[in-house]
Amino acid sequence: MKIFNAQQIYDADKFTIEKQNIESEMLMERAAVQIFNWMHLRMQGAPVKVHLFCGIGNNGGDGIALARHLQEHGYNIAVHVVNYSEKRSKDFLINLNRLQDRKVWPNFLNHVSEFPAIDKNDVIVDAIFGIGLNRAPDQWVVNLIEYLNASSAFILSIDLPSGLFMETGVDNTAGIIKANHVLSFQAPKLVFFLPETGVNIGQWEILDIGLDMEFLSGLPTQYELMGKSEVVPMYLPRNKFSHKGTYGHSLIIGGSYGKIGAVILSAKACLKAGSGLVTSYVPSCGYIPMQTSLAEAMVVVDQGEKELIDITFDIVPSVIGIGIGLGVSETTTKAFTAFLKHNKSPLVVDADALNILSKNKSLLKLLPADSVLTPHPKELERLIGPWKDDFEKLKKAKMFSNKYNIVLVIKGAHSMVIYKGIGYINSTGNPGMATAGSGDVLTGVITGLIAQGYASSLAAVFGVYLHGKAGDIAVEDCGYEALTASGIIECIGKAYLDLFYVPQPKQEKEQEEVEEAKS
Ligand SMILES: NC(=O)C1=CN([C@@H]2O[C@H](COP(=O)(O)OP(=O)(O)OC[C@H]3O[C@@H](n4cnc5c(N)ncnc54)[C@H](O)[C@@H]3O)[C@@H](O)[C@H]2O)[C@H](O)CC1
Ligand SMILES: [K+]
Repeated sequence: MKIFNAQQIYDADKFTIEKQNIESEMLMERAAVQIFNWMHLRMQGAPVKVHLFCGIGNNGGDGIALARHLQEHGYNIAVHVVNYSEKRSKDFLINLNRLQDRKVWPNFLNHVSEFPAIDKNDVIVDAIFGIGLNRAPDQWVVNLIEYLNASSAFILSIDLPSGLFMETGVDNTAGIIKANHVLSFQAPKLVFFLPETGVNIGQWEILDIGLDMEFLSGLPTQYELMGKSEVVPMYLPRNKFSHKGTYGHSLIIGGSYGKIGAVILSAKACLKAGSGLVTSYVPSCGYIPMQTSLAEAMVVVDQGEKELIDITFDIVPSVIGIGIGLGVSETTTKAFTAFLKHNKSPLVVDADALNILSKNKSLLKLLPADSVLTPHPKELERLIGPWKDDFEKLKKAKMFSNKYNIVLVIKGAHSMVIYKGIGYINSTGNPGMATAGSGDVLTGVITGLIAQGYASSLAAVFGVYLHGKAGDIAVEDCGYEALTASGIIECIGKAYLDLFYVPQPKQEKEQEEVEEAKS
């Protein structure tokens, strides 16, 4: 699913208005009706107090139009206009008049107003700012936002939580609504998925307000949300006459004394992702643990007993995953440097291999084109330097990926794959996956996909999706706390199966259950 910037949404509005020959307030009306339907379905006329806090732009206009529908259906509403500017939008005014025609008189708030009392059982509709916020709100509006956040009432934000910018970070996080639920128009917004701003969003849903789909799908975007429908076309089906050689030979290089487990996890995940053959390359202390815990993998040992000292082997792997459990000693750094100088295989680079690269930036140019790098935020910072906010982080990450011609996987709650200037945002995964070895599993999965013939950028996007889905499936049986890296590996197969699982329509399922009960 494409993620648009604010200008693209305004352009789509304009195009849609012309093509459908409608007035702009019609789009606002569609937005308000959709939100009303969403609320009405859940509230079923309950006499709960609904406070609507409406700005004076079109986001506020959505709130004012929603207030009319709620009032017409007998809801207990209080409308507060957050009068932060005199420049009221045309469609806001049209809807304000319509509301006043129905004898609903909003409470106009300004910098001297006392804020209305709010009970924790009330519902707040946040329609203060939408995608048009272009400077920090005035202090009294920040105070209001803090007041609403502190109320403990359920907050439903229209389009996005007020106070978030579409394309820059926020200096004063106190001025951002903490939304329990966000109803966003047509497509999710980038800020929903970034760690600094995503914390303001409990859940989000998309409402279709009928913007022209052809126009939207023709827009080039810098970000895409990768769900099942985006990744299924990447899947490479297996051929009946294939053999294990068809699906490549992965080499997992890593491990040091006390960290052989990381290589075991990675090699296991690589096999489970479908690599035809897997060999691990470890210091000699890793020989017995590898052989006893993973019968399917071959093992080649380094001359070093406790760490890698000279990475040489006589196999020709299709792809190499390197860095897990490696350590960053001087000896291993030398071995890794020498390896990079003669290596010809595609690479997936993780963990300590990333740390060695960060300390020796001149090595970056030795990476083969389209290598995959999988840093977590700290490793990323060591690679690209610190950033002021998530937007600057993404800018720097894109520059880094372009400069070295690599695929960058930024790991996190919504891992993002950066490739050729585009950010592919993952939609799977859960907080249970913040556990030891989870990253080693991801490296194994991506390596295993490249071995099978997936282009490295696709392997990264598809691998991150499968890894997250495996975690989502695993967590259903064990809960967040008990999820382990091995638990994720166990569900890689189910994550593949889920790609082609089509949920049965509810009615059909109910009918089947009735018939079963009868028989
Ligand atoms: N296609 C759609 O998604 C539609 C969305 N709709 C809704 O419209 C808003 C966007 O409306 P807009 O008027 O452009 O912006 P805002 O409501 O966010 O209003 C801000 C308004 O105020 C000015 N401004 C910006 N920052 C500040 C500030 N700190 N202090 C004071 N004033 C400020 C700015 O110039 C704007 O004029 C979108 O989010 C949806 O909710 C439409 O209803 C239908 C189509
Ligand atoms: K809002």
